[in-house]
Amino acid sequence: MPRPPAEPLDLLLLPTWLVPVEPAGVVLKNHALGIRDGRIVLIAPREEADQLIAKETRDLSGMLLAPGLVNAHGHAAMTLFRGLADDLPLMAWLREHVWPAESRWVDEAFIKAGTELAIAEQLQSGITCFSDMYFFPEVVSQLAHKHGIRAQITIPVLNFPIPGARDADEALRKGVALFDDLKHHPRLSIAFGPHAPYSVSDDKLESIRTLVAEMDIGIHMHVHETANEVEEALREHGERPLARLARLQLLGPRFQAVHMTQVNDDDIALLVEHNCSVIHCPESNLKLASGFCPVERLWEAGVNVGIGTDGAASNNDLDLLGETRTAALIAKAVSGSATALNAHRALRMATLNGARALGLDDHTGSLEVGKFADLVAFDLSRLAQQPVYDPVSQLIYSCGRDCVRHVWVAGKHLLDDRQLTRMDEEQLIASAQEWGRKIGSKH
Ligand SMILES: CSC[C@H]1O[C@@H](n2cnc3c(O)ncnc32)[C@H](O)[C@@H]1O
Ligand SMILES: [Zn+2]
Repeated sequence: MPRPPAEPLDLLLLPTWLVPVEPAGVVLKNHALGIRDGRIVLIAPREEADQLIAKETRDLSGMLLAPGLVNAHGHAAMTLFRGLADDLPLMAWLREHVWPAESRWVDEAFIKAGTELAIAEQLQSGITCFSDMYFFPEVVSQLAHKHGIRAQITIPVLNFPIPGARDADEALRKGVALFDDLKHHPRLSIAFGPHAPYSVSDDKLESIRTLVAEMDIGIHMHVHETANEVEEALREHGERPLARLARLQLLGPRFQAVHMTQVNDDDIALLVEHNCSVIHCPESNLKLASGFCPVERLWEAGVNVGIGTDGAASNNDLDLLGETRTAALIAKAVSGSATALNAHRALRMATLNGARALGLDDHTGSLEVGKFADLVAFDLSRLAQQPVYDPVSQLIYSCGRDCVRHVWVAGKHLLDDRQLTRMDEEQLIASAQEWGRKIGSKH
């Protein structure tokens, strides 16, 4: 039996089920999880934890305690463009609707309102860590810091002027400064976010490669999102985009390839050789009819795959649990095998694999002693979840995000019984509606 820790715990959680994700496939019944100074310090059978002193104890009967979900790809402030341009293919959506709307509306105030809305929606959806690929990363950092969530914030790079940077060189300079400001932050990390192979030239990618070698940070990029992207690259340059990135020496363990709906054997060999991660965004890929990422083939090859919602303008929500269910269902259809991406593996993709893709798996993504207490409690006691044979199956196949009851990030209780503890929900709704009126009246 472990000796009681000398100091009292800050918080002792008593869920019916505890799913650590690591080790894989384990469900612990009637166990306790103890938190001190924002970190998990104990996971033990409930009887052993009974002797411990805790400043606060929470009974989570009927609930499943899991690692917080990791939304490994998104464009947070695009919440304000939710539903603005639906039912279109990627390039028409982007060139004819989204890019014009961004050049008209995106400024610091837009980023603040849209990102706060996204942080609140993500907390309500059980997400404790998100990756953001959008504009004014310094504003996003301030907001993620203020609201207590964990985030990877990427430096946007395109070959044309963007909100917040006149050109790619200015974006890179600002990105390096932001990295210097945040390098010791316990919850925020910086990565480069070159938009896509078709929108960033070789010289800019080479600058990123040089900076990454010095800074040891991630590269997060939309890659092989559609068949058209690959066909055009072959026609114009005689090379697949991923092969071009390999030639430019951008691929490596910190490379996060978002989408990858077009994958041949050579692509898989490159992903394996360079130990890259793939971020799967099934609902955006379905809605824009972009294609299907072959997650089962990637899994068999040993490629790490995380999950992302993409932006709310192509999804149209930031519901990672729903996204995970979609991922599990289409993996079966795409591979022709009902055993593909089972519920435990799907949960791992939405937590630890996402954390690994973002280079954060030492800190978050599983319930292990020493990691930050980034947690979500799902309520399995309601009518639509009965009866419970396998709680993880129930979570993936029958729960919606309305099952999310509590969220903690680094031990801080950010969602308490479905209520945001540090954000004003009514004010967020009013602000989003005001932006909606403004944007809608000109669209
Ligand atoms: C610096 S990246 C921000 C840029 O990306 C656009 N965007 C949003 N979703 C997608 C997607 O699925 N594929 C390609 N580009 C996308 C967003 O609107 C910003 O302009
Ligand atoms: Zn995207």
